[in-house]
Amino acid sequence: MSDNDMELFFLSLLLLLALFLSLSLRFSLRYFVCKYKRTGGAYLPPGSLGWPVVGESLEFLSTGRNGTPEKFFEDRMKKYSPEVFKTSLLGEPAAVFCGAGGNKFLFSNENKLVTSWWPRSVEKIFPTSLQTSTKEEAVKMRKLLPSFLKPEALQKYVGIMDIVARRHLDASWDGKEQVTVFPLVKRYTFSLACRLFMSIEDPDHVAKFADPFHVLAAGVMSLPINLPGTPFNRAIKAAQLIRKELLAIIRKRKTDLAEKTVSSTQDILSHMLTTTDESGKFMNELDIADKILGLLIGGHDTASAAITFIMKYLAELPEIYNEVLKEQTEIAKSKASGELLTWEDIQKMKYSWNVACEVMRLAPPLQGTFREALTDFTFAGFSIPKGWKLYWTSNSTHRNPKYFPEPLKFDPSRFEGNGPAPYTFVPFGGGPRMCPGKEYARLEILVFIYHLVRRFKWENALPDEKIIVDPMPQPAKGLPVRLQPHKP
Ligand code: HEM
Repeated sequence: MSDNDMELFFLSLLLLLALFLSLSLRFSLRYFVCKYKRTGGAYLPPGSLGWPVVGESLEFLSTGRNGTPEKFFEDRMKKYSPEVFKTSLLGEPAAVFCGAGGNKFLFSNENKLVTSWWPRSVEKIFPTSLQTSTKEEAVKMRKLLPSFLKPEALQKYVGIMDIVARRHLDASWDGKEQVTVFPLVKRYTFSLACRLFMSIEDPDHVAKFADPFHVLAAGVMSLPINLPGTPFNRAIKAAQLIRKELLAIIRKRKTDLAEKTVSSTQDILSHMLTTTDESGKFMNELDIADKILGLLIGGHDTASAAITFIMKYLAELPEIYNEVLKEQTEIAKSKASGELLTWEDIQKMKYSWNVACEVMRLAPPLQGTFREALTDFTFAGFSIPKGWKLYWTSNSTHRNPKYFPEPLKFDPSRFEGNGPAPYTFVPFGGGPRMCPGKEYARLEILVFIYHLVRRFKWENALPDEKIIVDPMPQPAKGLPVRLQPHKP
C-alpha cells in the first residue's frame, strides 16, 4: 500500500468514525429527550428506542418477514403496556397505540390532535400522492374520490368487474392443472384498476405497467437508503417510470376530451381532468399522475393479498368452501345463463363477505398506518409530545382474545349480526381517513369469488408454505394450487 493509499484509508476511517459519532450523539440526545421528557406531569410511554438510527426497525421488519408481524406488538404490549408503548421505526421515534381504545383515539382525533403521516420512504416515492399528508391535499383527494367510489357509482361497475373476472379466469386459469395464485390475482386486480381508473384494456399496455408496480410495492416500506440496488432506490426509479407513462396517458386523454371523443364521466381519470376545486382550479398533470399512481397501488395489491388468503383458507377448510359455494350457486341459479352480476346480487353474498372479513382479520392486507401528533397531549396517562409519530395496527386487536375469543379459530360467524365490537376489526382503518376504496374492494373480491368457486375446487400444492409480510402478507412461493374443475 503506498503512502497516499494509507493516507486515504485513514482519512476514510476518520470520516466514518466522525459520522458514526455524530449519528450516535444525535440519536443519544434524541433518546435522552424521548426517554425522560415529561409533559403536563405525565411520563412518556414505556418502551425501547432500540439501536441508534435503525431503532427497532429490524425487529419490526423481521417479525413480518417471518410471517408473524403480530409478535412485535404482542411482545411489547405484554412487556410495557397493553395501551401504548414507544419504539423507533423507519428512522423516527414513535408511539404505538394499541387495542380498541388506541384505535378509537387516533381515528376520532384526525386533524384535531393527530394528522396522517407516512414514512420518508413513502414520501420520497410519492411526492404528492396517496399519502395526502396535508389537510388541504386530503380534502382535495377526498372530494374527488367519493363520486367515483360511492355505492351509486360503483353499481355500474359490477358488470364490468364481472366481464374482467370471467376473461381473466378463461385466459389464465381454465384448462390448467396448477396455477400460482398471488401473481395471477394481482394481474386480475391490476387489469381491473387499469380498466376502471383509466379505461385501459389492452393487455400489452396493462403488462407494461405491471412490472414496475411490483418493484414499487416491494420498496415502499423499506429503509430509506437511496443507494444503487436497494429496494428503496429501485422503487423511486420504478415510480418515475410509471409517472412518465401516466403523464403520456393523461395528455392523450386531454386531447380526447377536448375533441369530445370520450366522456367526462367514463372513469376517474376523466373525472379528475374535468373537476375543479372550490377556487375553480383544475389539478395539474403531475398531481393527477401521482393520485392515479396512489390509487393503483392502494387499489390492487391490498385486494390481491385478500383474495390470495381467501383461497388459502378455503383450500384448508372444505366445510367453509362448501358454504361459500352453496351461497354463490343459489345466486347463479336465480340468473339467466351468461347474465352479468348486478349490485343486488352482491348484496346477497353475505356469508362470502363474512369469510373474506375473517380472512382479513387473520391476515390483514395492511398492517397499520402512521399519524403525527399535532400538539402535546396525554393518552392512557402517558405524555405524547408534539411531532411524535404514532402508529395504529390491526395486529393489536385482530388476534387479541379479549376481542376475538379463540383468536386463531377461523370462524366467519363472528361477523354475523352486529359483528365485532367497534374499533376491534380495522383492516380498512377508521375515522375520516378510513380506506375510501373499501366498497370497491368488497365488490372486486366478491365478484372474483363468485366465478372462482363455481368453476373450481382447489388444494394447496405446498401445504406448509411460509408466509411473509413485507409489507403485505404473501405466501413465500405465491400459493401454488392444484385446480379441480367442477364436473359440468
Ligand atoms: C382489501 C382491500 C383494501 C384494504 C385492506 C385497504 C386498507 C386501507 C387502509 C388500512 C388504509 C389506511 C387508513 C388509515 O390510515 O386510517 C387505506 C387507505 C387508502 N386506500 Fe385502501 N384498502 C383496500 C383497497 C383499496 C382500494 C380498492 C382502493 C382504491 C380503489 C384504495 C384506496 C385507498 C386510498 C386512496 C387510501 C388513502 C386515503 C387517505 O390518505 O386519506 N384502497 N386503505
